[in-house]
Amino acid sequence: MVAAPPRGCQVRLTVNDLGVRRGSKQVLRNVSLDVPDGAVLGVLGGNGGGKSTLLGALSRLLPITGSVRVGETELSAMRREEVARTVAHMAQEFSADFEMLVYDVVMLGRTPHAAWGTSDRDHAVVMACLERVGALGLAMHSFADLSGGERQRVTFARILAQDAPVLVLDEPTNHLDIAHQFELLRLVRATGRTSVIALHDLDLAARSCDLVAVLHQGTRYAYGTPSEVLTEQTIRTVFGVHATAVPAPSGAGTRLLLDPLPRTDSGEEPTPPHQKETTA
Ligand SMILES: Nc1ncnc2c1ncn2[C@@H]1O[C@H](COP(=O)(O)OP(=O)(O)OP(=O)(O)O)[C@@H](O)[C@H]1O
Repeated sequence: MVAAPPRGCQVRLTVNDLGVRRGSKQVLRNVSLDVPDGAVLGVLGGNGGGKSTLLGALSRLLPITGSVRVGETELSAMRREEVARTVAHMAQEFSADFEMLVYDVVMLGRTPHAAWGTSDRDHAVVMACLERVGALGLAMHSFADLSGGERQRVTFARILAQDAPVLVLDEPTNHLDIAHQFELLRLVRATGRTSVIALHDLDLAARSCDLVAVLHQGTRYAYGTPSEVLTEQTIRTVFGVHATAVPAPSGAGTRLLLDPLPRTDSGEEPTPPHQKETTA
């Protein structure tokens, strides 16, 4: 039996030469990443760039070629429950087409730890996680009746309740107002867990992540610190917009100002680069 890393500890995430095929399409190839203990990695890229696919591969939700290691352990060598105790995966949308109390939704996060029924500790963890995301008052509400942003925060509480050393979050700031976006990313960092987060907001990624990986045409186009990666050239090539880095008003770091590219001489709109997708 392969031992999963102890719960709550920080671990290094290593991805080597990852490839993922979905249907007839090779969605990702040759992706390598090295996320140190406790680092926050932002995954960026245009629509269809492969962000959700990468996150699914890191959570063993999709078949892969290459390897994903958590600490010294190959993810493919773990038993299913060990994967769930090691990697907490927050999908882009959590279906609300059923009646369930918020408390019970968060309790689902305890499933990988459950022996028989739920314990006092499970209850304490659920309440603490709801409190951390500012949703304690929603505990006895129906999940289906919540707003999109409230659902997102409750879903994040479920991920925290899973108590896994690696967090894999697919656009967790969807539906959140700007204050809650900052707060959620602050909470992620406060967990001290090794985290991989798909984001669309380049400036938020630059502010909140230690490392960023940019996916483009099925490969890792750029990887490094935000200031190394989020250059004017990369942003133009991958996202088809113009970026200007300006000093932050606080004096700490820079902010990205984004503008559409000017029309071409012929008056045509520039084609967003992800619509020129060539991956076969
Ligand atoms: N189940 C599937 N079967 C076949 N192809 C798929 C499947 N799911 C996704 N794809 C394709 O894989 C590619 C990458 O999709 P993915 O959802 O990973 O991109 P993304 O970067 O998360 O996109 P977005 O920013 O729009 O959420 C797309 O071309 C998509 O059409």
